[in-house]
Amino acid sequence: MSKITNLLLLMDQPLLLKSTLSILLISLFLQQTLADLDSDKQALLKFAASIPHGPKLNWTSSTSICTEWVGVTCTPDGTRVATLRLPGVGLFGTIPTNTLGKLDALEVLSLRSNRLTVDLPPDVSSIPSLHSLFLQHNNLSGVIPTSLTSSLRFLDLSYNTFTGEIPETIKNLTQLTALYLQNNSLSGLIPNLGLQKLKHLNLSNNNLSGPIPEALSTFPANSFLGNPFLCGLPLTPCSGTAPSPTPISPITPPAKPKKNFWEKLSLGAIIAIAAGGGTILIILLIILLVCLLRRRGHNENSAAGTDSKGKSAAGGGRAGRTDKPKAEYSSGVQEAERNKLVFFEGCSYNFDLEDLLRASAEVLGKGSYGTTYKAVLEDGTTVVVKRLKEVVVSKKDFEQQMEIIGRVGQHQNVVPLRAYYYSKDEKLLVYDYVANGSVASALHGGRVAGREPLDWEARIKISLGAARGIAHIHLEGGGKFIHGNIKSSNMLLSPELDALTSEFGLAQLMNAPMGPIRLVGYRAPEAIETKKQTQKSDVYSFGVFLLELLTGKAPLKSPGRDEAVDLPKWVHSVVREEWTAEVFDVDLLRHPNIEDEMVRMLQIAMACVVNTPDQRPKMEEVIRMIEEIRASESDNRPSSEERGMAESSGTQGI
Ligand SMILES: Nc1ncnc2c1ncn2[C@@H]1O[C@H](COP(=O)(O)OP(=O)(O)OP(=O)(O)O)[C@@H](O)[C@H]1O
Repeated sequence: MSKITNLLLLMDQPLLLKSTLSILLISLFLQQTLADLDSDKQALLKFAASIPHGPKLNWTSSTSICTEWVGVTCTPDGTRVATLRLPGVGLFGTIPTNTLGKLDALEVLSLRSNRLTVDLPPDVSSIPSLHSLFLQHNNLSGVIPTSLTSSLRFLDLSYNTFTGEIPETIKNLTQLTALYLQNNSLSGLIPNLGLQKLKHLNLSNNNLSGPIPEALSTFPANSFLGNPFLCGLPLTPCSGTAPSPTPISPITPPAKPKKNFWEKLSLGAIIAIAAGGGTILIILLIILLVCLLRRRGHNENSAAGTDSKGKSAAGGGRAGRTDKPKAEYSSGVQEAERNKLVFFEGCSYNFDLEDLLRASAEVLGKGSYGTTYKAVLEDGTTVVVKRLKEVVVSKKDFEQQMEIIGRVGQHQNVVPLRAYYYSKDEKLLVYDYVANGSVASALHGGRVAGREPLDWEARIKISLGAARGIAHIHLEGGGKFIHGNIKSSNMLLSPELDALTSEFGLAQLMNAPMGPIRLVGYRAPEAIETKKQTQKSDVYSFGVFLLELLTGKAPLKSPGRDEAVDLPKWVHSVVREEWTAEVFDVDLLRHPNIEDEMVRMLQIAMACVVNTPDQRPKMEEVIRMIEEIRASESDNRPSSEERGMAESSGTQGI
C-alpha cells in the first residue's frame, strides 16, 4: 500500500525527481528481495550445521542457493526458497527449531526417509505457505502438532512413532487432499473430518479405536485396517459392546491360555532348543549379511553406470531401501540431477524424481516416440511416464516446447503434461494416468470382460471431445502449433466417455518431425510428401479418426491384424455410388434411427480428408458441425430412458 502511495505522489514531482525516486524504490525493493533470499540461506545453513547428515548436502555460503544447492528450488522470480526436498540424505536427530520454520515462502518440504527423531517442531508445521509436508519413514515421536498450517494440501507423517490422538485441528485443513498417518502409534477416536477435498486417507496400523466417522466411511477398508478397536463402515459394524476408546475403561485383555507350550517343557529341553535356535539364527544372520553385501555391490555398479539400459526392473535404489523394483526409465537419470523433475504450475502431484525412479513400472506400450510406462509410486499415486527416444533438439528448445505443451494441456479434453525431466541420456514426460484406456482399445480391443461396444451417443460425444481438444491445441499453441500425432490410441477416455487427447507437440522434438512411418494411415498425403505437418494435416488425421469411429475399422496395422485399411480410400470406394450403410460399423447398425446422423458425420469426416489442405475445414467448424448433429440427435430421437429395455443391451459405454 505504501509503495502505491509513494508512486502516486511521484506523479506530481518534476521528472528528474520522479526518476531518482523510482530508482530508489526499485533498489529498495531489490535490496529487500536479496535480504529475503539471504535470510532463507542463513536459515538453511543453520539447519545443516545443527543436524548430522550424509555427504549429499553440498550447501555452502559461497554457492548459489537457487541453482546449486541440492534439494532446493526457488520461486520463479528467484527471490525465495519455494521447495526443500531432502529425502534419504542421512539427516539424523532432531529437526532444529528456528531454522526451517523461518522459510516463510516454503511450499513443499520433504524430509522423508531419514532418521529424524523426537517431535516435529510447531514452527515447521505452521509455515504459512506450506502445502505439502512429507516426513514419512523417520523416527519422529511425540504428538502431532496442533498448529498445522491451513494451506496444507498433502500431509504424510506415516511410518513414524507419533503417539497421542489425531489432533482435532486437522478438521481446519480445508485444502487437504491427502492425509497419510499409517504405521504410527496414534490412539483415541478419529475426529470427524468433514474435509471436502480429501481424496486419499490412510490411518491403518495405529491404535485408533471407536467408530469410524460417517464422513470417512466411503474410504476403502485398507485406510483403517490394523486398528483392532476401530469399527463401523467400511470395517465391520460397531456392536453395542464395542470397547470404549477412552483410557477410563481400559479394554480387557483376552484371557490367557491355562498353560502355554513353553511352560509344558522341561528346563533341559528349553536349553537345548535355545542353543539350536541360536545356531540357526547365527547362520541366518551370516546369509543375510552376505546377501546385503552382494546387493550393495550391485547397486554401486548400477550407480557407476555399469547397469545396462533396457533391463526390465533392476534392484532397488538407496541403501536401506532396496525392497522396491527400480523403474527401467531410471537408468539414464544422472545422480546429480535427481531433483530436477520440472513440474508445471497447478499440478497437485507431490513426488520428486526419487519417488518416480523408485515406482513400480509396467510397460503400457512402445510407441513411435518411445516407451510408455504406468508407474505406481509408493504412496499409490499412479502416473504415466513416457521415455522419449531420439530427441534431437537442444535442451533450450526442448524446454520451450515443454513450456507450450504444459500450458496448452490445461483443457478438459486434453491429457495434461504434469512434469518432465531432461538430461543428456534421458528424457521423461509425466502425464496423468487415464484408467479407462484409449478409444483404440474400446473400438478394437475385443470384448474384454464387462465392456460393450461404444454406442452411437458415445461415439458422437468422443468425436466432439476430441475435436474440442484439438481445436484448443491449435488455438492456444499460438497459431501454428500442431498436435502431430492424432490417432485413436492417443485419444483416451474419461469414465464419462469424454475424449482426452494426448501426446501432442512431440513430433517437433524428434528425429523425423513428420512422425513415424507406421502412422501413415492417419497421415495427410501432403504431409507424407513434404515431410511437414500443419494444422490442416491434423484435420486430415482427425477425419481418419472419425472414419474409424464410424466404420469400426483400424487405419493402422495392429497385432493380430493382417492389414491396415486406407480408410479414406476404402470409404470413397464404397460410397461412390450412393451413401450406403455398408460403411458403418455393424455394432452401430443395431441402433434404430441413427442413419441420418451417421451419414452427416461421414460427410464431416470426408470433408476433413479431402486431398487439398485448404479445402479442409478448421477444427472450430468441425466442432460446430458435430454440435449440430448432437442437437438434432436430442430433437429427433427418443432419449436413452425412453428407449428403455429395447436397447438396453447396446447402449452402455465402456
Ligand atoms: N496417460 C495415459 N493413460 C493411460 N494410458 C495411456 C496414457 N498414455 C498412453 N497410454 C496408452 O499406452 C499405450 C502406449 O502408448 P504409446 O504412446 O507409447 O504408444 P502409441 O500410442 O501406440 O504410439 P505413439 O507413441 O505414436 O503415440 C497406448 O495404448 C496408449 O493408449
